[in-house]
Amino acid sequence: MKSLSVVECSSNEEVIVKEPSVDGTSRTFAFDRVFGPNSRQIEVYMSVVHPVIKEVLAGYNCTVFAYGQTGTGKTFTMEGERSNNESFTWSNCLYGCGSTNGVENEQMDLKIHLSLQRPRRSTYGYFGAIMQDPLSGIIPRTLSNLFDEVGIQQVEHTVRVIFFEVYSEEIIDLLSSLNDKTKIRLDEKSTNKDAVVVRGLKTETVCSANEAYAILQRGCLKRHKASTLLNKESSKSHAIFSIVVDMKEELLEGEERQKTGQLNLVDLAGSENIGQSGAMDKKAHEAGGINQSLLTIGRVITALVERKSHIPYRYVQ
Ligand SMILES: Nc1ncnc2c1ncn2[C@@H]1O[C@H](COP(=O)(O)OP(=O)(O)OP(=O)(O)O)[C@@H](O)[C@H]1O
Repeated sequence: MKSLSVVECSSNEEVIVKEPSVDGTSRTFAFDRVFGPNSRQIEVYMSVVHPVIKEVLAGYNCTVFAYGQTGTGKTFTMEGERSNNESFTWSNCLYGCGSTNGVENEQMDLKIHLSLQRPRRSTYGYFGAIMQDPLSGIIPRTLSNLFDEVGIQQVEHTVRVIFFEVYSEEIIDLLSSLNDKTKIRLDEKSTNKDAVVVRGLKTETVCSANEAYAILQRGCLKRHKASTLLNKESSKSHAIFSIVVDMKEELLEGEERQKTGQLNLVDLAGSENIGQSGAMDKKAHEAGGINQSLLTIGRVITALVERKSHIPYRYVQ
């Protein structure tokens, strides 16, 4: 069926939405950055997340969310996929290297050089196979970039990862052993004015991007997913992959300072029009819960941005 596109990305910062039913009517929305339908994973990564790595290594806590309607590509953007092309098989690609600066990296998706030498050092580090696979999403790219960056800066560091999901109001540790869906409840003590702390999650210390990626994949297998009319593998939970970097900084005169940066990479469940997704009974109830929690997170973000004295972390049903 031929469908009409009602959305036009008129620039990098503007989207025009046309109303096909009303002749000539259109509305323009402004954004910090717009990625059109032909945008590639690497463009999204370089523009949105690459600048954040610097902040994390300076000891800040940062969060990147994927938020949107079901089937619009949140999981594709955050996790990405793996190319079938053998050139991108990571085990073959451990020594893969490509062009070495931001501009040239735009070309890297298309042109891959495999070499048995170690990747070349560059402005942004050693872009390995993870960066070169055009389908790699934000999380693998972040891991690759982060390990490159600590290597270049020669910072003494420890990297830990945590991976959990929020499904039907429960927190499930995705890193506990495969068949054991460890449920963790948030208690009053876990919430303070500035942050919600989830206690008792398994933390894995990782020494390389590949090791961390294997953990990501293991956790993804445990995520709650279901097939709907709009997405055959629709995520039914909000997933949070956190990377914690402990660093030791050498100061002048032999002094040392510890600092910790954290990056939370969040793939939210999609909002769903129950009529369109075909959800019924338990699935309809589940979709209602997801919509409610997305509404709540929107309210929390608005309250934080407006610096309200009360942040509605807890909603009353
Ligand atoms: N930019 C893209 N290029 C190619 N395929 C894409 C792209 N974005 C999404 N897809 C494909 O569209 C389908 C739905 O994407 P995805 O599962 O990422 O959506 P989602 O927003 O996470 O959905 P949900 O909220 O239901 O979990 C997947 O098969 C994915 O491979």
